[in-house]
Amino acid sequence: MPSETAGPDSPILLVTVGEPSGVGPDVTLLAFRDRELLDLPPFVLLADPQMIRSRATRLGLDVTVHTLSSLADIASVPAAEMAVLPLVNKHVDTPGDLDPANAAGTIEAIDRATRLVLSGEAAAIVTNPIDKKALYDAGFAHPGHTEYLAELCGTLTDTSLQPVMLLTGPELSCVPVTIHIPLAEVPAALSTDLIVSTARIVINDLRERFGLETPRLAISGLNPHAGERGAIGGEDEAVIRPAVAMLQTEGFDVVGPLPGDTMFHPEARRRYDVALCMYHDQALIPAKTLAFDETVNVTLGLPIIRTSPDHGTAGDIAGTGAARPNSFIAALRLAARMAKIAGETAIDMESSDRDARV
Ligand SMILES: NC(=O)C1=CN([C@@H]2O[C@H](COP(=O)(O)OP(=O)(O)OC[C@H]3O[C@@H](n4cnc5c(N)ncnc54)[C@H](O)[C@@H]3O)[C@@H](O)[C@H]2O)C=CC1
Ligand SMILES: NCC(=O)COP(=O)(O)O
Repeated sequence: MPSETAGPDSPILLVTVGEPSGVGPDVTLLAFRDRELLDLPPFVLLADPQMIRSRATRLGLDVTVHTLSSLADIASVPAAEMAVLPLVNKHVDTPGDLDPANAAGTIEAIDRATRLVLSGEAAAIVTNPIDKKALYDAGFAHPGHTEYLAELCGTLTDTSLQPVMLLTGPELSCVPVTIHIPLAEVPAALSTDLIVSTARIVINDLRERFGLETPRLAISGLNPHAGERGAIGGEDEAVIRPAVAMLQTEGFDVVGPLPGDTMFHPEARRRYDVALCMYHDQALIPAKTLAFDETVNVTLGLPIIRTSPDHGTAGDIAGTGAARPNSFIAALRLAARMAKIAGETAIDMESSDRDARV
């Protein structure tokens, strides 16, 4: 049954509320309303239940919020009700108006969801968008979820993690090698090692998390025409080409550096699975232009599964009913699919362990 609650046998997907003055609550409520029609996987929202009730009323949505006392109570939630794991920090419902008091709850939701997935109590996180500047002003010392999740997971597992941002949609999947840094800092931040380590993480996670055995990567140049053989900027030959060569030597299906302006047309896109781009907008402009409503942001390189809609907080339309939940729904579905693949891999490993012991 599509509307089943997440019981002990189905992987629990956690959704973080994101910036409460943005569209996170709206798209979550809209997805919940349409869950049966769309056959969506069940999920638990980490949010202030009162704020979610208020947003539902504002949007005219007939959604009953069920406040959980702990995640273990999920099996007792009636299928018609939306399970919300309450935050310690309260949120006010002021769509479109940032309130600094909301920052603590927004961070709390991400933090608690991460810990619940790491501990094995839940299978994956779908994060709603945060207003980055609002969190910076509250002392959040990370550029975005991507970097924060890597640091948190790294601290909790005592490992050093390189997070990789993947934008994946029906038309294009791409990765920015440098993420949330000013454009002027990109050339100095790029290195052959960074490109190689990013590509290795992408290839590994495409295999392990997406079940794609032989991923094909296209690596972009940095400068116009990929540097025109050194005449328009030196990074393409000095930094990117050696990375491509190193990855090819390792046996990976990698091409590049390709000129950024000609690697995204339909015929070019058929030649690779993921485009590795040198900076944020080189990757995200084509991804959002081709499929703003269906593209999903996934963090690779983590010990947990994290997906997110590709859009931001959209404060201009929050609470109005204009937000489309499509990218959130795609993120929810992808998280469920990745959790299923992870579950199957775990079962495989358990059986091979058993075989080895026999
Ligand atoms: N994963 C995350 O936490 C992300 C957070 N952001 C944050 O979001 C804030 C706003 O960023 P913007 O650049 O303005 O991008 P945005 O995606 O919030 O909005 C851009 C335009 O798209 C529209 N839009 C966005 N989502 C929509 C939806 N679901 N349905 C219909 N229309 C939608 C908005 O109304 C706006 O006109 C920033 O603070 C940024 O840091 C941005 C991207 C991702
Ligand atoms: N533009 C993409 C974006 O900002 C996503 O950031 P993150 O919060 O997922 O790290």
